[in-house]
Formats: sequence, structure tokens, C-alpha cells
Amino acid sequence: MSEQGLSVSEVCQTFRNENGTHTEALDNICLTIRPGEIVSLLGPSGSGKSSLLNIIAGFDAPVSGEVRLDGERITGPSAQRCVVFQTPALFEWLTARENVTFGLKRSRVPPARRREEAGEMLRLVGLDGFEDSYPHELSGGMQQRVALARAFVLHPRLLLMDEPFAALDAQLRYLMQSLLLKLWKKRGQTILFVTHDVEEAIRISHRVVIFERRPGRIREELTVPFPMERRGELLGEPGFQALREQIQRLMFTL
Ligand SMILES: Nc1ncnc2c1ncn2[C@@H]1O[C@H](COP(=O)(O)OP(=O)(O)OP(=O)(O)O)[C@@H](O)[C@H]1O
Repeated sequence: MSEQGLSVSEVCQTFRNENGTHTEALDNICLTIRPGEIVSLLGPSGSGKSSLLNIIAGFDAPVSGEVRLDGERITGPSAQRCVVFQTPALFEWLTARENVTFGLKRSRVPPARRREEAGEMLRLVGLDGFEDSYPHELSGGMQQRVALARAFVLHPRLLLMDEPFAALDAQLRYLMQSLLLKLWKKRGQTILFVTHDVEEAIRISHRVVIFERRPGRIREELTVPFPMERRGELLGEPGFQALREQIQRLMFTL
């Protein structure tokens, strides 16, 4: 039986710059994510987090090493791996519901069922009543909820999230993290989440992988010891401050 989950083996990435020089972005990255696990990549700007996410999404090929999902080698983009970006990237000419059903059209789901599933997802992200609104009629946070609904409705084998809440204010960001945890509890989705925010990484993930600056290497992998059910009141969780400080020390002494 092939191994389930994501497996990144000895991945290196180098970019050729326009002036003929090279940038070594990733150096020998090895990482596994079990099915249903949420793992955050945390690290300074330019440490290669997006480069790794682009390879896993299949947008870029590494110069060496390989990535497998459920044993299958990744060689290009696939609907099995859905990406949520910092900007919601919705289709402006489609309503919220149509944006959510769009990806389902490629599957064999019949139209009535698609409508039903989209409605259910929009309810889950708190957008009931806005099914027929166009993106320009929604706030930035509401648009990002639609983007989350669009990703989760597809049941992808892996959800890749590249700083999805970075453009939102602190309060909305917190609400979106809670929403992500709620969706995860319902769907048990495997998620790789890129962030700069230490608290966000601790709050939403089972494990935090800390990158160090160029060339991007993994400095440390830490397991977050708090049960997912208690992530809401993390500030009162004994050991939270210590973990946050430990991660900050690791990041600021890179
Ligand atoms: N297409 C490209 N061509 C040349 N260099 C690139 C390219 N993409 C990324 N790089 C370089 O690779 C390194 C890693 O970039 P990457 O965007 O992966 O970092 P990051 O950790 O995601 O940064 P940030 O947190 O700022 O988004 C950087 O030095 C960047 O300049």
C-alpha cells in the first residue's frame, strides 16, 4: 500500500535571476504531513515558504528532490490540491454561490446537488443570505469566506493556504482562524498553511515548521500540544506563552 499523506523528500530549488546570478531558495527540504493534519510553515520573508508551496501545488518543479501525495508523485497542478491565496481571487462576474459551485462543474456532481453543497458551505462560513451577491458587493473578509467555501467544497486531498488571512485586520483574522478550525473539524482536511504570524501558527496547527533564511532550510519542527477543541481560549492555556516565546526565539536568532 502506498504511503498516505504528503511527503516532501530532499527538495532543492534554485532560481535564475535576470542578471545571470542564481538564488538558492530551498535546500534539502524534507517534510511529511499525515492525512487530516494541519501544518504551518513559519519563517522570515524570503525563506522559501511560497517556493515550497508552489512546488507542492505543482506550479513549479524543484531542481532536485520529489514530492508525493498519497504515494503519487506531483508533476503539475491538480484539483486534488487546492490553493487559497492572500487575495480571494474570486470570479467577479459570478455570484458567491456560482463561485463555490464553479470547481464542482468539473466533477460528476449533478447540478442540483452542486447548488445544495454550495449552499451548505456558504451557510457554514456564515454567508447565508449572500448566496446571490457578487464579489464587489461583499467585504474583503466575506470574499475570503467565499474563497474558503470554494476550496472546502471540493474536498481536496490537500489544501494549501498561502497567508490567506494576512490582509485582514486582527479581529477578522481571529474570526477567520476560528472558521478554519470549524471547517477542519467538519471535514478533517489535510492543510499546509503559510504564515508570518506566530500566534496564528500555534492556534491553527498540529505542528509548526520553522524555516531559516536563505537558502531556505527547516530549522525546527514543533508539535503544538494543545487539543484542537481548546484552541479558542489559547491565551489562558498553560504553556502557550512559553511555546510562543520558544518559537520567537528560534525565529529571531536565525
Ligand atoms: N521566480 C523567482 N525568480 C527569482 N527568484 C525568486 C523567484 N521566486 C522566489 N525567488 C527568491 O527565492 C527566495 C524565496 O522566496 P519565497 O517567495 O519562496 O519566500 P517566502 O518565505 O515565501 O517570502 P515571503 O514571506 O516574503 O512571502 C527569495 O530570495 C526570492 O527572492
